[in-house]
Amino acid sequence: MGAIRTIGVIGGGAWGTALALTAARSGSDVRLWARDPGIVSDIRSRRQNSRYLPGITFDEDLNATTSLEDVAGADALLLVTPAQTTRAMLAALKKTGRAQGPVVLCAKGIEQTSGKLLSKVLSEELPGAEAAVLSGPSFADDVARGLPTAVTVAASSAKTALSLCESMQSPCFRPYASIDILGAQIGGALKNVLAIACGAVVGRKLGASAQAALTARGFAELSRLGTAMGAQSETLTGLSGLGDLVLTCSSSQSRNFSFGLRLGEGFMASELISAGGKLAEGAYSARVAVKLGQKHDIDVPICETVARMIDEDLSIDDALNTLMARPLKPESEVV
Ligand SMILES: NC(=O)C1=CN([C@@H]2O[C@H](COP(=O)(O)OP(=O)(O)OC[C@H]3O[C@@H](n4cnc5c(N)ncnc54)[C@H](OP(=O)(O)O)[C@@H]3O)[C@@H](O)[C@H]2O)C=CC1
Ligand SMILES: O=C(CO)COP(=O)(O)O
Repeated sequence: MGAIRTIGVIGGGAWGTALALTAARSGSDVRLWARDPGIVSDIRSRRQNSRYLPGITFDEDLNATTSLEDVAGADALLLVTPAQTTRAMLAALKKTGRAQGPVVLCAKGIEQTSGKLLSKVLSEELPGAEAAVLSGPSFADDVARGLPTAVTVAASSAKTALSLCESMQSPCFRPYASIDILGAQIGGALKNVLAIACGAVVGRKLGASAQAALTARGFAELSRLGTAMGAQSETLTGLSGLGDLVLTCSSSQSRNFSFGLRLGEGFMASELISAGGKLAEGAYSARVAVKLGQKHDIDVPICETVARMIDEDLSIDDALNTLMARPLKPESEVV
């Protein structure tokens, strides 16, 4: 893989726009695809994405388009639409016949219908395309504003990971290269589920001690399942695992945490979901995480409880009782 000069970003939401800005700041030639002509025109004429990044005017002139053909032939593609749209977007990309470079998966989720990681979906829809993953503690708003951020960029080969890092890095954005695409995906998907649990604890005003306990026990779940699925422990304790878990479990800037906050305040998941609102990927990943736990014989009680809050409208008080009533057990396998 040679130097990456052109980057195509697919997805005109908060994260797609923030990553397009990041690549532009790095000096890469960027094209941003959004399906909504209104967003494209907002970006081109006002240097804003006022729907998804309100209040931010960009210094950079982004080349936005509604034509997938215009972005598909770039040296590398960042796929930044919600996880459940990945397969359809890849099929649309394939149709252009132009995709050639690595595809960087930036969504944090697992395909709900199949339980497959997005790299597997990529290998099925665009066989031959090199998979990469960008993940880590990084709110789109912070990144778009140029606040300092560090992420993991994993690819199947170290060479590709390093080339991608070079094409994205800037004084305010520091990517770390990795070859663990599995671990980077698992951390990003599971932390969203665990953040819903933490938000619920805060919404119910259960205290900072409970929030810290849940974050630590959540990390134990993420580590156990991640390890069983083949992730490297350094990835799980790194930016895309523990780093993102800590961020998302502690900030109401997170949409997953905020979704949980509302559950803790007494709203039912079915009410929140039918009202629409901001994307909370964890709501789609919770049940899938439980199924993966069963498949790998790993206990994931917090994910299970979040899945029940979402699928069965289990209340926060019943959720808490379920978790606290579990039989005592050693904190780790070494006891
Ligand atoms: N926001 C953040 O801070 C971060 C987000 N991520 C991850 O990035 C992914 C995207 O999140 P984010 O950008 O924030 O989400 P947003 O809700 O801000 O934007 C979603 C974007 O995807 C588009 N979209 C939705 N459905 C489809 C579809 N079927 N086909 C094509 N485009 C579609 C939307 O288009 P339209 O407006 O037309 O509906 C919109 O442009 C998520 O997996 C998230 O977890 C990762 C790190 C940080
Ligand atoms: O992944 C994120 C930060 O790293 C964004 O989290 P939310 O999707 O919960 O807003």
